[in-house]
Amino acid sequence: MMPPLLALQGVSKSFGGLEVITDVAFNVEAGGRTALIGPNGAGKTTLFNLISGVYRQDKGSIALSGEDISDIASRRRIGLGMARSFQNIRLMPHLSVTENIMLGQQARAGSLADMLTPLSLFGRTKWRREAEELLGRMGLDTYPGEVVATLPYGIRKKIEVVRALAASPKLLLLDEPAAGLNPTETAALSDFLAEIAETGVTLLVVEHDMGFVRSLCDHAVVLNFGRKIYDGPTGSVQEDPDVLEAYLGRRNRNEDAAASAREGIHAA
Ligand SMILES: Nc1ncnc2c1ncn2[C@@H]1O[C@H](COP(=O)(O)OP(=O)(O)OP(=O)(O)O)[C@@H](O)[C@H]1O
Repeated sequence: MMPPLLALQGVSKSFGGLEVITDVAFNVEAGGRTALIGPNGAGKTTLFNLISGVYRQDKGSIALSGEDISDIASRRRIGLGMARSFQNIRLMPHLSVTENIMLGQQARAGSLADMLTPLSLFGRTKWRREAEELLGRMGLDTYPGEVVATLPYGIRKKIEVVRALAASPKLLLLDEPAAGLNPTETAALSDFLAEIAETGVTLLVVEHDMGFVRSLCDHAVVLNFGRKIYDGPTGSVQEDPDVLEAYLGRRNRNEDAAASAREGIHAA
């Protein structure tokens, strides 16, 4: 049987003696669209940083396609098929759209020859053509020469995703992609990410907007105080008693309370 694309086992992490991730285990299957959700401070960003190698876990293991990557540096995880976007856009504002995508291509460069590619005119032309092709496939080819800083926020968010895609990942980690977007931009981003998923890229998304999560993701993992409290279909996450309690801080025993809790999760 194929191993899961991403597998976490017994992952724990402390900062200064305070454990913020406790014994977390879950799988992300290839081709899936998984949401990582939970109340503020639940540990979602920390877990993302552990998965992408920004932090090293104190206990447990993280495997990509069955290979233990626990000791592999963040940069090398990109070469193994993992890329991420950031909560705050990390594009180079004064470079053009195409140049930003080329930086994403550079991130995947594994060999010395790859790293030297942009130093030759031929290499630069090849990368530029690839970047422009990718922008075209993603419907963003109206902006290639424009400086990123001049573009609307919703477009910059998409470009941030395409920059991560330029590293040709199998697994794309997206940290609050819908944050700061209006409902129209959020719907457009959801469609955009669904198209990316259809090309075979597996998604793992940290997101607060439950409407966005429900429209995009089929699988949800919920964290609360650094522990996993739910791991299952997105469709039933809002009915789960542990999830309701996590968002409300108490267990709901009647319908009115459950309904208001669902709204609470919706608004979270
Ligand atoms: N580098 C750090 N040093 C110390 N404590 C940290 C560090 N990073 C995170 N924490 C703590 O870990 C806990 C989890 O934070 P984290 O940012 O992972 O939560 P989150 O679920 O992403 O929250 P939010 O939804 O608000 O972004 C918090 O109590 C936070 O203060």
